[in-house]
Amino acid sequence: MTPVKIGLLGLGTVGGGTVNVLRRNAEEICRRAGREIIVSKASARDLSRARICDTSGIELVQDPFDIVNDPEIQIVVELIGGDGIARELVLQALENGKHVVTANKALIALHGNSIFAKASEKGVMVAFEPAVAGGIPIIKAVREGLAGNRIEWLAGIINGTCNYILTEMLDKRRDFHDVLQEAQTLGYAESDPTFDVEGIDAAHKLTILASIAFGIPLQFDKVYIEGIARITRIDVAYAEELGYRIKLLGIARRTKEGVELRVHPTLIPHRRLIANVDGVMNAVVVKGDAAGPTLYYGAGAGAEPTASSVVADLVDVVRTLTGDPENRVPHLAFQPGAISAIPILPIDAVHTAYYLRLSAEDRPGVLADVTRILAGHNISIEAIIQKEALTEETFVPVILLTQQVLERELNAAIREIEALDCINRPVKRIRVETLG
Ligand SMILES: NC(=O)c1ccc[n+]([C@@H]2O[C@H](COP(=O)([O-])OP(=O)(O)OC[C@H]3O[C@@H](n4cnc5c(N)ncnc54)[C@H](O)[C@@H]3O)[C@@H](O)[C@H]2O)c1
Ligand SMILES: N[C@@H](CCO)C(=O)O
Ligand code: NA
Repeated sequence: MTPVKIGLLGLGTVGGGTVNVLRRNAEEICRRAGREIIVSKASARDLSRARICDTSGIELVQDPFDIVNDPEIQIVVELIGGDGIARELVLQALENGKHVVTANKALIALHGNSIFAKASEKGVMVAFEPAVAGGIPIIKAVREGLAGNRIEWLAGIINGTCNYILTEMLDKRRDFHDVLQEAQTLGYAESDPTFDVEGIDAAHKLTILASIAFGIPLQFDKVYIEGIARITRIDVAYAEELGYRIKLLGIARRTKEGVELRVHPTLIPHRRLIANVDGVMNAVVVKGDAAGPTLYYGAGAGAEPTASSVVADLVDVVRTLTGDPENRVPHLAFQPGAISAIPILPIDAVHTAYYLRLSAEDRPGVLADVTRILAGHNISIEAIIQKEALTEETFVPVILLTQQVLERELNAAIREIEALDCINRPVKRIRVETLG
């Protein structure tokens, strides 16, 4: 099948990340989409600026209208930002019958209604998964996964820059402005970072989430917005003392009187999972009447996490170009002819860490015997606890945490340990996963 040609408007943080992900995972993406996706053109204001991606094979242009007016380009990916030229470009791309993928939450929040109307008129798609919560597939989760629910409320940390600032202020007692500058260097912040710290970016995203959750029009101007610029390290410390953490939350809640739409700093009890979502990470809790509360967590900003959502939308669009309409999404996500028989490993081929509990005779040299056996199988020890013998006991519990090791090796070591005279019970083993 001929590749699908796409054009990127903007080749900055997200644009560069998108090129990298499309290239690195080209084969896997093709097996899912059913067609190869190639970036044939990309625009940037300053073509001499250093990029985070290799642009070989991509025609670089300064005028983004070159791309939206190029008849070869089937999908336009808008990664410029703002609601100025980006809006003109998106509307022109739609007018030209092209599908659009955009990460631009400001554009969708402020002009989504007219953009979607144009897309419907032209029979093309506008996909915007990267616009909300970066790499978290929250749009698909709310729009599709929770389609059977009456959604009661949703609340989330949906601005990575603010979360990064609040985390650094709390954990490292750092100054607000230093951390904001770092977030800009890391490519998290908007081109105008007041959009982040004043809560405007989070409000753009909340506007979109509320529309797809409650079936209401996009109405950014109705959102209550309060940012974090007035949060001091003193507030952060006092909140901690009270058992709370301060987070910038976006909250959309359906009530008998109407819908609450608000973005503001919020004290959240430490015991709540979302209070422990730190750094640039985002998290959204959605409460549906059938599913109850469901939590979505992941990187809310950054080149490749956001690019992950850009590419997910591209695969969605390409599937409509090629897939049999009744079978838009292959049952097992990959095209039927593209399922690969990657071998499933037996449990003894697994690499993990272990908790081991031994019952060992309380006499000198026992630990040396055990550690010698483990060392003989290249098993490093992370930690050891040796309990004192109770009065009449001659065998005591010895607890070990190992580092990562092949289960087959550990099995051999356990057999040798259990054969020692100083061990009087089978070794208890529990696998350890840090899930980092
Ligand atoms: N950075 C992130 O982590 C992230 C995450 C989610 C969504 N987004 C959104 O993605 C979009 C792009 O963000 P980014 O971080 O990649 O921005 P960026 O500043 O790194 O890149 C913007 C690109 O657009 C080009 N550009 C800017 N203004 C232009 C103009 N007037 N005409 C032509 N080209 C222009 C720039 O040259 C650059 O190549 C924004 O809408 C942003 O809100 C960013
Ligand atoms: N500036 C945004 C980028 C991701 O939308 C943030 O910090 O969350
Ligand atoms: Na997303």
